[in-house]
Amino acid sequence: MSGDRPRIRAAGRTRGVPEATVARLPVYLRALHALADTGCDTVSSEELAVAAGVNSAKLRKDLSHLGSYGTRGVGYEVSLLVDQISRALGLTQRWAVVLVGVGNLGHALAGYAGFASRGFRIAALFDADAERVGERIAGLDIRHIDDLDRVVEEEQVSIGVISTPSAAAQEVADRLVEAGVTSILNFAPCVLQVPDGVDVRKVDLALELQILSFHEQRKADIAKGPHGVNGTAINGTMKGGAVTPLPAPRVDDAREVVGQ
Ligand SMILES: NC(=O)c1ccc[n+]([C@@H]2O[C@H](COP(=O)([O-])OP(=O)(O)OC[C@H]3O[C@@H](n4cnc5c(N)ncnc54)[C@H](O)[C@@H]3O)[C@@H](O)[C@H]2O)c1
Repeated sequence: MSGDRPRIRAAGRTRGVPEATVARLPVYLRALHALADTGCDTVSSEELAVAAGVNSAKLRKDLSHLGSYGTRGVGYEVSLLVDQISRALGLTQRWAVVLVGVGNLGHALAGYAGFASRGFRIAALFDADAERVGERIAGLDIRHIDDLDRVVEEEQVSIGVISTPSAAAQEVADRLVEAGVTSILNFAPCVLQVPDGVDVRKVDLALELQILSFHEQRKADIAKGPHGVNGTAINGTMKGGAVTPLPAPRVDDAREVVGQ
């Protein structure tokens, strides 16, 4: 089924919007919702950039991809920008999602109210363990994975969430794709192989912690001074007596929408 999907993507861009911009749009949307909640009608690019934690030039460039330029001296109309970003993200329709693997993490995800409030409906929960089948969570009965094909078709599901152990994740991904799912959110710490036309996003909390560990190490090194405790350069190269720091990876640059 996925092979029939029209190709809309060229190197790092989806419908003309760079993937990095796509990854920031939900952040702008969240910031805009928070501003709207405080009664704010218009916002400058600088204010929105601060609220979203990006620089304002990048924000203006991102929004220009949606045809949104704001008004000089006024900024952006909050409700209009919410509409534009929601449309760009496809959030004007409610997407049906299936979750596979209802163990510790799956239970927490199944009960998370934040999916519904952001436009996603959990259509069904699946597990391979017969003992879990029939258990009710957040108004849904856990079903056996063998029902996946039927439910995906009946409920027109296009997004699948995998919260199984790594060893089962590829097999589950294959079954999701076979059933017709074309986007996968993978919580298992492994790389999935999927055909063209299927998008995979990976969530890995341990990986995020490792990036923070990198920054912690750097802060500790800087606190020790340029020559370290032994008088040798640490975590960088010596240049005329000063340390040239190695560039730190940015968390938001490390995430890729396609190909994980
Ligand atoms: N992304 C993160 O930040 C994060 C955080 C915690 C855990 N995890 C990962 O999430 C996954 C789940 O962790 P957990 O602690 O909930 O594990 P768990 O063992 O409690 O639950 C896994 C569930 O998957 C089911 N399952 C196994 N094979 C299956 C298959 N082929 N089809 C359908 N269901 C199947 C099991 O029956 C079980 O109910 C693991 O891969 C873990 O590493 C990720």
